[in-house]
Amino acid sequence: MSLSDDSRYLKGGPVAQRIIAAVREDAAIAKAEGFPPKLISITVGDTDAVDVYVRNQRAKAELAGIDFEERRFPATITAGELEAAIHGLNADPRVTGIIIQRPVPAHIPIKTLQAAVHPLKDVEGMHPASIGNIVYNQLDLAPCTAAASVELLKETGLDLRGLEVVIVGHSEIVGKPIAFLLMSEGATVTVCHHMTRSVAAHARRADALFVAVGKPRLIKADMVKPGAAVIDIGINSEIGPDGQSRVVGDVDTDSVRHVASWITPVPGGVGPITVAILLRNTMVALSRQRALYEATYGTADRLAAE
Ligand SMILES: Nc1nc(=O)c2c([nH]1)NC[C@@H]1CN(c3ccc(C(=O)N[C@@H](CCC(=O)O)C(=O)O)cc3)C=[N+]21
Repeated sequence: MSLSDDSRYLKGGPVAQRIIAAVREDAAIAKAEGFPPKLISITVGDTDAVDVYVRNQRAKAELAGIDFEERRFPATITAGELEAAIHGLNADPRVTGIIIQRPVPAHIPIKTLQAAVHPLKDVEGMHPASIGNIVYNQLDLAPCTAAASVELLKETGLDLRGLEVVIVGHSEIVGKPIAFLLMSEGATVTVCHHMTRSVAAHARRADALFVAVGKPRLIKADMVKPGAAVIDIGINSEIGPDGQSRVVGDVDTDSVRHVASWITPVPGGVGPITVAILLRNTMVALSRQRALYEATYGTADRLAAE
C-alpha cells in the first residue's frame, strides 16, 4: 500500500485546507467591515527551518486573504532595537498579529521579546499572559505547533477523556503547551524529557504518543503500543541514501507504521496545520481587538469613526 492511500497516515493537508477556508471567509467579512487582518513575521538572522515556515506563511496568508509582511533583521541587532521595533508594531493599528520566528541569536533573550508583543497581538500564544490562559482552560489562542498537533490527534476520533497520552519533549513552545491543552480535554498526560529514566517504558503505555525533540528515528517500533496514535512533530534535515538533503521527523516511520494505528507523516503532517492555526489565531486576535475597539468607541465601524 502506498503512503498516500494508507488510512493509518494522519495527513495534515485536508485539515489545514478546512481551517484556511474558514479563515478566508472570516477575513473577507472583517475586511469588508473595515478591519483587514495583517500579520507581521519577525526573523532575526538566517535559519533554514524558519525559511520553510515563513515561505508557507506567506503563501497561505495570501490564500486566506490576510496581509503578510516579513521584517528581517540582521543577527547583529541588539535586543533593545528589536524591542523598539516590536513596540512600534504594537502601536500600529493596522497590524493585527506579530510572530517572532525562533530561534533568535543567542545574545537576544527570546522571553523578553515574546513578552514585548502586546497580548492582543500575540498570535503565537507565547506571551506569559497567553500561555497562562491555557492553564485556565482558555484554549482559543494556543501556540500554533501545539494546537496543530492536538488538532491531528482529534482527527483519529479517539475520545480524549481519560486517554493515556505521553509527550516526549518538554519545550515551552511544543511539549509543555500540548500537555496543558490535553489536560484541558481530559487526557491523562505524562511528559518525558532528557532526564526521564526510561522514555521507552513510558512511551509503550501511550494510547497517543507525541514526539518533539529533534532526533531522527528516536522512536522505534518497540517503543510504541500496538494500536496507538503517533504524532511526529520533529523536523530534521539529513542527507538521504541518494545523497540529497531530506526532512525527517523524530519517529522511525518505516517500522512504527506497522505497530501504530495512526501515524503522522513528515513532511505533510503537523507542519501544514501549524501554518493554518497561525492564520486562525490572527483572526482570533482581530476579533479580540475589535471587541475592545467597539467597547471603547461604541461602534463596529472603524471607517465611520475615523
Ligand atoms: N516562533 C516560532 N514558531 C514556530 O512554530 C516555528 C518557529 N518559530 N521556527 C521554526 C519552526 C519550524 N516550523 C515549521 C512549521 C511548518 C512547516 C511546514 O509547513 N512544513 C511542511 C513542509 C512544506 C515544505 O517543505 O515546503 C510540511 O511539514 O509538510 C515547517 C516548519 C515552525 N516553527
